[in-house]
Amino acid sequence: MSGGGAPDFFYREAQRLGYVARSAFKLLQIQNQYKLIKPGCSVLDLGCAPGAWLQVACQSLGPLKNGGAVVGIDVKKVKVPSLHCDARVQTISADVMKLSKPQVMELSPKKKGFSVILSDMCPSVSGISTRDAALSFELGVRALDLAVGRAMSVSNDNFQNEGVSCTCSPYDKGVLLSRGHLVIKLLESEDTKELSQICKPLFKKSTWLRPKATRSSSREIYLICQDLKSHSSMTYLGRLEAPITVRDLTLEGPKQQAKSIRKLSIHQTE
Ligand SMILES: C[S@@+](CC[C@H](N)C(=O)[O-])C[C@H]1O[C@@H](n2cnc3c(N)ncnc32)[C@H](O)[C@@H]1O
Repeated sequence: MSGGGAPDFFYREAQRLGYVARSAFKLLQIQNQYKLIKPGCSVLDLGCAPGAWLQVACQSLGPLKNGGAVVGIDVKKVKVPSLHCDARVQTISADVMKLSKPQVMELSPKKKGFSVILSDMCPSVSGISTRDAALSFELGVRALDLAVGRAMSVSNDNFQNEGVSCTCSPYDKGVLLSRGHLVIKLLESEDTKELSQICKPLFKKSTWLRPKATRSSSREIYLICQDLKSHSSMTYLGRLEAPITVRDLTLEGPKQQAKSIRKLSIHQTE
């Protein structure tokens, strides 16, 4: 069992129920409230170590015969937990900041994309709150960029004049399927509102949640975005030809996109 802080109710419950971390209860609450993961759907879990969300995501898919898939990515090597996970779960060791969208797309069932993307990614906390929040924001923006691709430029005005300039390919498609859902963990700061402003026009609904299992000392908060609007229903496509400006965000160029997925190590349940 991983996790800092003193053992508490959620820690003990996680041990009792066979979850590898108390964070399982955060996704359980999200799933109870929003029912994002449906039987048979495809889930991408960004920052999946040590694997508690993999367990909850796999349970939420329902019986094995219903199908579905859970793909977890983490910079740390993650062994798929034996309890609550089955052959539908696989993990990949990689830095999400360095993966290209085509590489991630390759990992989805039939290479068509994912119906749910979860990002519980968190930087190693330094204790310097502004620094930690900025790094967490960067990971959150990366999750959004992977999910929706160029559509993110709809709200790029929020970022302009503050950072570096990146030009995206007009074919820069995200890996989240239309009507799909996205969950992003952030450490609260004045920037967190910006991210929800970007998400609002892209999804039918976006709300904030601070799960009961979040420790009182933590500033973490989750942005729950439901029902990605289809590209055709978005009214801003004309603007997508313009270069976008995103603070501190490295969007991959064609060279990185061409990198082979074979470089990744894939671990599957036996
Ligand atoms: C809070 S933990 C996730 C807990 C997980 N959801 C669970 O329930 O077991 C955050 C994870 O994000 C991962 N992470 C941080 N930055 C990352 C990056 N750039 N790429 C991939 N994983 C990253 C960390 O290695 C860490 O394991």
